[in-house]
Amino acid sequence: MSANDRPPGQPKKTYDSAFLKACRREPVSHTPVWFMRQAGRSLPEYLKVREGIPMLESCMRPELVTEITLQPVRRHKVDAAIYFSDIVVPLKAIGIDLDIEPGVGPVVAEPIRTRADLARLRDLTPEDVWYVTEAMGMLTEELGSTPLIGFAGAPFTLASYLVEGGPSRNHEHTKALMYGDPQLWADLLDRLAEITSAFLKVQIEAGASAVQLFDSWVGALAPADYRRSVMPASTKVFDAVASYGVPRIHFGVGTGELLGLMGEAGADVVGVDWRVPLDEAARRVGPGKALQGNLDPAVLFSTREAVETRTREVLDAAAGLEGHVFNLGHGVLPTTDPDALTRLVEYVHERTAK
Ligand SMILES: Cc1c2[nH]c(c1CCC(=O)O)Cc1[nH]c(c(CCC(=O)O)c1C)Cc1[nH]c(c(CCC(=O)O)c1C)Cc1[nH]c(c(C)c1CCC(=O)O)C2
Repeated sequence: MSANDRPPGQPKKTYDSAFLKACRREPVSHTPVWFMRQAGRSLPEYLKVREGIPMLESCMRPELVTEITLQPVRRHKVDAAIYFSDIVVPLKAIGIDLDIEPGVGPVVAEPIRTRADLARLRDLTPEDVWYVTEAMGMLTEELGSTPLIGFAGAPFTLASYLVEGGPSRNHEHTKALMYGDPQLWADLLDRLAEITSAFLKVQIEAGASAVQLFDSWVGALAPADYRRSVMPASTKVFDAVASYGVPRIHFGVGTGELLGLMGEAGADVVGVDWRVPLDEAARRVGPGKALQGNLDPAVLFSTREAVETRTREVLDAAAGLEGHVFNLGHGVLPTTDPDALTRLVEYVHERTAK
């Protein structure tokens, strides 16, 4: 099946949404908008329902996940919902001892650095993530024609947390393994590709109408290393879900030099951070792909006028694209004024209405 045929189980009203049309590079009634991290600490209603519940535990409660995922759709009228979870959830689900520490991020009790450690990365089954299937079932009912985006961490970014044991500025242990033991590295990424593929399949079968593969930290690599040591695993993930025919989005931060390769890895839509204008990004990615992005999330802390000026610049740079999904260049920052986000959605919709 090609990405242009309606996948079985996908309702027509969702299939015909502006978001999915833009991903498929079809004409749209307006430029669709959603935000990475649209569900989260910028919303007072999020802080309220999360009170006293640790992050990972909240990801395993289907009713809570459903409520949190819907919050930004109700408030901002965004064109797509992103499933509320975290990239480390499938690793937790296969028994890796890890936690998400507030203000820090994922922390892994025993890092994975040797061949013996690989045995801890067992296959993921749908039963391991039963709460995802349950929450997505409720969500697709509630969302009606608004598409639900599923997601996973890409093999490199997951490996970075597992090998470092937590967030890292320089990824030195990860790179040491990649440069120093290419075979162990390839086997680690291949294992993660299998887990990630299984996790995305669960989400698509539960009703996700698009998936985003977050390779947030891969911008730390040179293109030659990306091609040799990362791309095969990311391609394996994209290939594993290709037959479903749902758009596959690929995003990373600081990936200006990698945009072409990230498209080549198998994405239908390439996410761009704020460092490369979208017209230049389109030249780097080449034809046959839509782009997603790319307002600097920090612009939302500026004046209303500056937000509008910068948004017009993004839309102008996107004018010649085959398909454009408006987003920020990275996630919503936790102290962003939610009203600024609501106004931004309205502004993009008004400016691009046909
Ligand atoms: C690198 C990465 C992680 N998690 C994720 C990525 C890739 C996206 C990116 O590049 O930002 C993915 C993610 N994590 C979360 C979402 C929710 C869905 C959405 O976008 O609305 C998504 C898509 C919720 C979350 N994931 C996390 C929070 C904050 C925890 C909380 O609210 O208590 C949320 C809402 C925790 C987390 N988890 C991670 C980090 C760096 C943090 C922040 C740590 C902190 O500053 O407290 C790892």
